[in-house]
Amino acid sequence: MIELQAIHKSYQVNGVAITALTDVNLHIASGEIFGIIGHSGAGKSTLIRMINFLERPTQGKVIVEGVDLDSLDDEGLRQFRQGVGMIFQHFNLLGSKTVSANVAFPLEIAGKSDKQSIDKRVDELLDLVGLKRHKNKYPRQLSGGEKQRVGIARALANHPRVLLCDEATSALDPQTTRSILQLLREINERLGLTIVLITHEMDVIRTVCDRVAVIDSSRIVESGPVSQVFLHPQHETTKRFVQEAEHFPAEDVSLTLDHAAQKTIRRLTFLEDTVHQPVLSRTAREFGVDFSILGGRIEQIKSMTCGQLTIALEGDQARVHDALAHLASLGVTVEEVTL
Ligand SMILES: Nc1ncnc2c1ncn2[C@@H]1O[C@H](COP(=O)(O)OP(=O)(O)OP(=O)(O)O)[C@@H](O)[C@H]1O
Repeated sequence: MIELQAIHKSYQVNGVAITALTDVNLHIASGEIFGIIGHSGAGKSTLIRMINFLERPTQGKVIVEGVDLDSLDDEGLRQFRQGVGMIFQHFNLLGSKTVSANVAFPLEIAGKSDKQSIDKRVDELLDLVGLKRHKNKYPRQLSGGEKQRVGIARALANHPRVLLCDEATSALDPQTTRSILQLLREINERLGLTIVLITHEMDVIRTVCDRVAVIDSSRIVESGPVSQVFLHPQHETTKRFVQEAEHFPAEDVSLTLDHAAQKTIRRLTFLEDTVHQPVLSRTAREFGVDFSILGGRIEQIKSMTCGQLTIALEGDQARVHDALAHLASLGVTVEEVTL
């Protein structure tokens, strides 16, 4: 649905080129929640703003639903942007207008003038975001979470197919962040809307996204399904983001290294069915091997529970090998641990 092909973006500042994006290639599928995570200055805002052509690439193509955005004239781009809603970190509401008037605004901009149908659509949207009783208030009378709900209602006014979220929860406390992320999930499921979000928090990615791209110094350094990237991070930047997001950090395996000498150390990842079954103890019994647990954690990724255990196996080497192969055949991911 959204294709970024070989994107390069640089800004000219006082005659000096500042590179914001280098050779970015991304494919975002229809109906998914796609997250882009990176530190400050990595290029996230530039990247998300490419998708509605608020920023144009210096090189490369942006193709949305088969349309090369560069081929659109001003009117074509205006119409295209009506199909792409956007929400912002600081909400960007009009302070002089009520909640209702803020939500009605994009409908009026799109040329709708029938007051009755505008009012009906505004009511529908305020109902969707749970703000009906605040319709006559002004933004200054709302909490941060409520303001973002107005932002979401406004962004959805013209039935967009894509919603872009620019650090939409960064100004909110953890509990309000959870409620806004929950709302985004509901909207994604109920309306089938494609959502692209940028954030610097792995927790946001883990809670709502299906897939993620990690951006570092203008380049995408890693991407894939959230469970894959979160549980098996490859790039140093990704590893640091994951560490920051671990609620129960894995025990420092090196502390127990002395005890583990001469043993086979592996990290096991349990997903889906294998989380709920005693696969490890059964395998140990069946193959006649012993294991001790060096570290472990349980994580929630979107609606999936995942477990990871680092274990040291003892026993005959051939049996250890067969036991690990058996675990792998049951769907457990088995990785070597380099200490
Ligand atoms: N309009 C601009 N003019 C000049 N340089 C810019 C402009 N916008 C962004 N940059 C530069 O491009 C690089 C990427 O910036 P960008 O805002 O995309 O990063 P970011 O990951 O969104 O950071 P943050 O989270 O701090 O907003 C930075 O070096 C930034 O200084």
